[in-house]
Amino acid sequence: MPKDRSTTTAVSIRRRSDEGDSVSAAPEPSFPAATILGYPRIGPRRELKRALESYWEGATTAEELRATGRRLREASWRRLAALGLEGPPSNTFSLYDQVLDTAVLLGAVPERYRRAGGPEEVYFAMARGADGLAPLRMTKWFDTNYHYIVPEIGPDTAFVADPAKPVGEFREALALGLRTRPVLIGPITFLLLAEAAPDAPAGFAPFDRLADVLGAYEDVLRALAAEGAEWVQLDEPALVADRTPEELAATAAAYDRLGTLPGRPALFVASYFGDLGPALPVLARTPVEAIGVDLVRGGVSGLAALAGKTAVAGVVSGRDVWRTDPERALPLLAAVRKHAARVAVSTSCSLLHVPYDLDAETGLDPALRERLAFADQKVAEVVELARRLAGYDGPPYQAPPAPVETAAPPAGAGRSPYPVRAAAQAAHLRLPPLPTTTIGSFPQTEELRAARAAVAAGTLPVEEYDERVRAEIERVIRLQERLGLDVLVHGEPERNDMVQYFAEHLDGFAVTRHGWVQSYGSRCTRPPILYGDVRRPAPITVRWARYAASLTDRPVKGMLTGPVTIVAWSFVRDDLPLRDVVFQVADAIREEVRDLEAAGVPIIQVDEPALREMMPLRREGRDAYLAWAVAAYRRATSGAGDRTQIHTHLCYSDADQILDAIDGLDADVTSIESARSHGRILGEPALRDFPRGIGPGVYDIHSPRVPDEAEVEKALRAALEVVPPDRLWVNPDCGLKTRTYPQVEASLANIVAAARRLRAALRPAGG
Ligand SMILES: Nc1nc2c(c(=O)[nH]1)N[C@@H](CNc1ccc(C(=O)N[C@@H](CCC(=O)N[C@@H](CCC(=O)N[C@@H](CCC(=O)O)C(=O)O)C(=O)O)C(=O)O)cc1)CN2
Ligand code: MET
Ligand SMILES: [Zn+2]
Repeated sequence: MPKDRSTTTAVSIRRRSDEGDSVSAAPEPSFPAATILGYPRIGPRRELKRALESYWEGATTAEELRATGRRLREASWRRLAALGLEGPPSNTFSLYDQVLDTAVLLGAVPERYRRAGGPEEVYFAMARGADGLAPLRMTKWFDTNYHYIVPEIGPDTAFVADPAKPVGEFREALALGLRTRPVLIGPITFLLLAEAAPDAPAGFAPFDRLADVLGAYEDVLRALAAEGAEWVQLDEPALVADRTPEELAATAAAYDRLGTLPGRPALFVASYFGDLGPALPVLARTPVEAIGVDLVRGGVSGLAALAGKTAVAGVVSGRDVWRTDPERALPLLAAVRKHAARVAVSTSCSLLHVPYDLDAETGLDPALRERLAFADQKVAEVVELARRLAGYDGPPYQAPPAPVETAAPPAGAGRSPYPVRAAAQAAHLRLPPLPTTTIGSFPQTEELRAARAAVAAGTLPVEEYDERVRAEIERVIRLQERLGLDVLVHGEPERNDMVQYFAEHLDGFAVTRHGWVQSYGSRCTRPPILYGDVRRPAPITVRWARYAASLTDRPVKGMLTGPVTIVAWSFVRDDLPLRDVVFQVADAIREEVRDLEAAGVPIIQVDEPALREMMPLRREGRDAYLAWAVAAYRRATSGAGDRTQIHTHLCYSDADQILDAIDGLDADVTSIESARSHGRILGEPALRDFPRGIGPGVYDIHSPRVPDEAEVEKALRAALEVVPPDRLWVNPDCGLKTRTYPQVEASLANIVAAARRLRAALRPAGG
């Protein structure tokens, strides 16, 4: 697309380092007084989700998908402009994930995906797999419920810049009369989040390739400057975690190099999700013009290092839905202004993690609503704060008092030691070795989702909905009986989501209708709002568990979400220590466990997939967190008698980092994601000695791919090397709700067959 150069006069406006040398520096292009680090992209009514899923089904073309993307970007930029935001960010849109986009931008596409077809096919093959091609690994984005695709880098990865996406989006906005600030993941974070290619030699780390990747970044920066980009934002959230002296030195070298690139745009390095700590002075000594600091999570000490720089002060939280108190934000901003050359008001991180617009929520209690701000309200807040800061001369900033530490609540009365429980459970349950089970959810059908929506709209009576849920439970029970599973589940058909469902049945929570937040790809959640004291007014799951059990002679396990996960995946009140909130939820779950047990449910699974996610990003504070998180879990589960078997499930958790905590949960059986990390977890010494039941997931449920029997058997044989057969469970990686029934039937048939074959092989000859 040829473009008129006269619209990009700013190409010549160039800023370079402050060190006075003979070349007189061009003036720094002005940075907007108010900005945001990023904006949601799934669409206010999840338009992108719909477009993606219809493209994946083959119902629409790649061109139609691209057109939806263009419409959504245009709508977002117009919306931001209407809210008063100048110089908005661009390249914050993504068809799937911004880390995957960065890999493509830098040419880091593993060879095996290149033959998948056109650009969209290659891209989605990496994200979701394709015929015979497993997808790249997916894991949590820092301490959020967003998941990114893990780039694979080897010694031979050829970094070749392909700036088409950021350039194209910059041009789109320019055509609307908006000069945007392209946003890229920075080189340090990109490489630290990547993993070594499978064929890389031992000892190789993606970070070793920093010098090479910088060449590609230089090409991207040059291309953006040529388009007329005055500022480029480089996101470096990895710098808020503990970094080695070598990594910090490499950071300095990287930004010295990018900072001295001739003809470059002005550089804004954004940090978020915590305090830069020692990385702040390191960045400040490089020629980058602007540095973004998260002042919601990070402190103000050390901000003197910002002297001479533009400080982009993140005072409006991108991680919660509470309104910003200007009486706190303005003194803070004024304090930053004292240190820095200029200050811009910003969000603490991208607004990707909050819903679009509070105005779409008409059903909220007005008293609660008054305290809330979603993305658009937060945009208005940064604009308003910038306006007020200009003339602000109020009282000096005072750090808020440190929260008062209360004594940790007790974990609850203990159960007997594991061997005693295990014997009682074995006598009661009479399960074969290598028992087969699933993680809880079965496919959520269109019909059930539509029925739930109809109940909400008042067009379907609840009784009729309940009848459909019962029919679905019966279908799931019959299917599992037919497949020959040993421990059955009811399939969770009554749940819209494993967290929202509990929030809807607990006091102290509000839920939204349209408050969607992207979790990965096309998948979203509506995080509940935990605003008050949590209480369980009545049993939540008991009637469904009881109904499922009434349909079969086999054991049915009850299914609950753990207290840490319920809190991690909600927006949480900030007037109580997090630990105390988690314990309130733990008490509610404890009551539910007791009621399930009293109803005769012999096995109860309490999921904690977010256990690792909530862990502090820096080592400091991790032990304390894990101690109370584990105590809360035990409080939730320790009311059960010895004969009741407690299961837990963890996923996306890099479980190897928290094995001691998993052990501390003291669950009788732990199922854990392992397929997407290729069974690596089994090699862990602590797992080798794991003293209780364990079910390392034998296949990846996130891909439509059906595992064959031989591959499941191979995984089980590997597991049997380190786990005795009476403690090894056979199960998929995670719940099946995102799959279809044909995929689930085929996969489960294969895992049952593999388990039976191995079981037969274990039997003593002639037995
Ligand atoms: N909260 C949470 N976090 C999690 C997970 C999780 O299960 N829950 N799992 C891990 C992976 N993350 C995931 C996040 C979302 C989904 C997921 O499947 N989400 C569904 C939505 C689930 C939901 O809330 N469904 C509702 C609403 C469904 C809906 O779209 N309704 C329509 C109307 C229905 C119709 O007419 O078809 C509408 O509102 O427009 C329901 O079933 O009731 C989706 O994006 O498609 C899966 C995994 C980690 N984090
Ligand atoms: C993200 S963990 C999911 C656990 C839940 N029981 C399910 O099967 O869906
Ligand atoms: Zn899971």
